[in-house]
Amino acid sequence: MPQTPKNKELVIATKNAGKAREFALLFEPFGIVARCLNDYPQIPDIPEEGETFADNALTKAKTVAELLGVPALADDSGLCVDALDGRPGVYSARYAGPGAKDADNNAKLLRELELLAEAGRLAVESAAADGREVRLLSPARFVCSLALYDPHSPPVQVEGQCEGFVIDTLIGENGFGYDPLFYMAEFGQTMAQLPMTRKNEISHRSRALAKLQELLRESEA
Ligand SMILES: O=c1nc[nH]c2c1ncn2[C@H]1C[C@H](O)[C@@H](COP(=O)(O)OP(=O)(O)OP(=O)(O)O)O1
Ligand SMILES: [Mg+2]
Repeated sequence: MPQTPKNKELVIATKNAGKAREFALLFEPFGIVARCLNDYPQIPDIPEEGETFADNALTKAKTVAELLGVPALADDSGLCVDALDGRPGVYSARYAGPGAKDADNNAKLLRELELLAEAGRLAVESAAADGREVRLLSPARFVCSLALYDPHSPPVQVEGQCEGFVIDTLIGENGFGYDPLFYMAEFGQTMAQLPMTRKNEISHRSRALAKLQELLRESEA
């Protein structure tokens, strides 16, 4: 990872506390302290108007790196649901409207999928989440695009994904965002049931970060 102002700190261009916690843990083994935008109140809200996760990640990283004059890493991520033709996708954070909270977005996602289920448009199967029966409403994937912007080098961009299903009920207390509705058959659990250490082994975010580290290693070799 590149050296940042206070050597061994990296600015993460995010205001999302859930992402910030995951990055802090992911960078800890490297002795890198991940600083998020809550540490830089002078940075204004950055509009996310791109058509792709990659566009938005680059905009966030570039804006913050140029304002602070140091490298910045940005994450643009979301949930792409097959039965909804990939929605909410880049609109995941504001699916239920501007300023939507995680609970609002989860409620809207359930509403949309239940409407399709009632219309007989979903092939719904059942599964067990820690012994509870749940309905698998649609295959879905989490996508995370990372952009590392160093004012003195070309940007580096990578993407990671994590496959699962949206289920019909919220389960689990960990994580953030859509985690309580995201079920992974291989674990028989939702993302919100996994401790953060476990989520960080399999998530779209950790997979993207592993790719970024690989690219940086190759470019240094
Ligand atoms: O691991 C995840 N587990 C559950 N939900 C997730 C995850 N990763 C992204 N998501 C959802 C949350 C939010 O609805 C949207 C991200 O939107 P996104 O614009 O990238 O982040 P944000 O606005 O919350 O913070 P910021 O832009 O300051 O980084 O996707
Ligand atoms: Mg955002």
